[in-house]
Amino acid sequence: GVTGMEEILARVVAPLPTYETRDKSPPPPESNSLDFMHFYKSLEKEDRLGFLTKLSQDFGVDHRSASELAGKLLDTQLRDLATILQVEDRLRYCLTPRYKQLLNHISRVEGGVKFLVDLRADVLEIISSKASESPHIKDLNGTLKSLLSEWFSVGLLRLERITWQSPCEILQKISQYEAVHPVRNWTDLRRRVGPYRRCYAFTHAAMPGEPLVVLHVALTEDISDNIQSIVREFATVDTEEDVNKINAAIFYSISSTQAGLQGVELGNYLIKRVVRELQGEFPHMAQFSSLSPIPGFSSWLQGLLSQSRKEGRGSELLSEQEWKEVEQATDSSPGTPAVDALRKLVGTSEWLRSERLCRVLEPVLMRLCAWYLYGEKRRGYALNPVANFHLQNGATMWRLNWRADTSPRGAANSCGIMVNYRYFLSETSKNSSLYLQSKAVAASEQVLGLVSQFQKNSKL
Ligand SMILES: CC(C)(COP(=O)(O)OP(=O)(O)O)[C@@H](O)C(=O)NCCC(N)=O
Repeated sequence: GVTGMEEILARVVAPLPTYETRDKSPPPPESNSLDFMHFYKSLEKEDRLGFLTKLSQDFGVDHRSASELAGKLLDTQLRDLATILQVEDRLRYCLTPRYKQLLNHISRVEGGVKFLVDLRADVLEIISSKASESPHIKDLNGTLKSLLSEWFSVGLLRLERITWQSPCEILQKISQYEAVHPVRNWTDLRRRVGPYRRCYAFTHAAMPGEPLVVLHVALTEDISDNIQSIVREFATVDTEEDVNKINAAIFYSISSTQAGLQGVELGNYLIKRVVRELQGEFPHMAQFSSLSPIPGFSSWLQGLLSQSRKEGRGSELLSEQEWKEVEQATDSSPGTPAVDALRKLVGTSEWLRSERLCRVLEPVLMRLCAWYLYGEKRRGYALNPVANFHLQNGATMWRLNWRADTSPRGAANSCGIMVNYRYFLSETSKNSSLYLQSKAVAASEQVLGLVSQFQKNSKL
């Protein structure tokens, strides 16, 4: 209950030592950390919000003394630098939330880091579900993120290559965590770590046996334009790799496994680290690219079509000729507006099996998809989360691929289209800062051509 919460917090969240004794006070007993972890884990999910609100509100920064010290800094009498630096250091110390010490102490007990990763996952869920708008909860998230970013910095992570010889429990986790192209069975899993494949994960000493982020790579002659050839059901099981057939590395799946490490940029670091690893193994390799899904394109398209129908502007998205072909191809009843025929069509995946429909729809869907990836924004950045991820890393939006994923999921999510985000190694850091600072999207001639076709057709 509430008293239990207040009792445990008052007991285990040691007060901040005074500035003078800050380096001389002994750490509190380890039992404080263990009791806190045990108490938190025993809480019902719905009680955690209350507990974390109390922790962040009543055991955070002492705002009064912080504002007093800040006031001193504004005092223009304060002239000599030594005094100013002294006051600044006091202010810096006083801005340390009281609970930050507890988090530091928890990180030193067995399983403490994993506990804090999961604690941040709870805090992120509270924030994203808008269960609380408390600025203190946001502050707690900031403190946790900065601690975790230090502990999970690249230098402290270990790169592990996963092979068929890896321990079963790791292979099982790789299969369980695969978020992009679900692993069907042992044969499928074996293929993903076998010849012409690489699977890498970052691990951390504080969380043994836990792959933090997993990257799947296909080693190919050219940059892949479809996923079937990588994860298709029945593949000829090669026994070894012919180096002459390996010129490109295709990142076809990446997944982070710890919700609490969101924002720590592990995926970006893993891609860069794996590129270096592969350059070491294949010095002549010069092509590095993703083969990425386009989650959300189909639903965005449905929204666009229904909105344009309502505003009677549907005709702008397709040319007269194209509408006519859609009507003929769908032999829709004479009364149905063509835009409804098109909506119904892309709502299913049958059309992918019809040569005629594919011929009619390819130019239309490809330019709509190019606009969705390149033109649609959220707060200035790419609306599509996968595009945003690779563009932040400095990749170039390089090639849209028609009929790249003909699985039901591929058809339903993105009309079967996939995209290569290509990593031109000498351009990634420039592209990344241009994207992050001025929201400029690095795109190839093919993509820009499709975008301009969209703009010509729809005068949007
Ligand atoms: C794409 C991923 C790996 C990016 O993770 P990361 O680099 O750590 O970014 P962030 O979470 O630090 O913003 C992550 O967002 C993820 O696992 N997404 C779901 C699966 C996918 N590949 O879209």
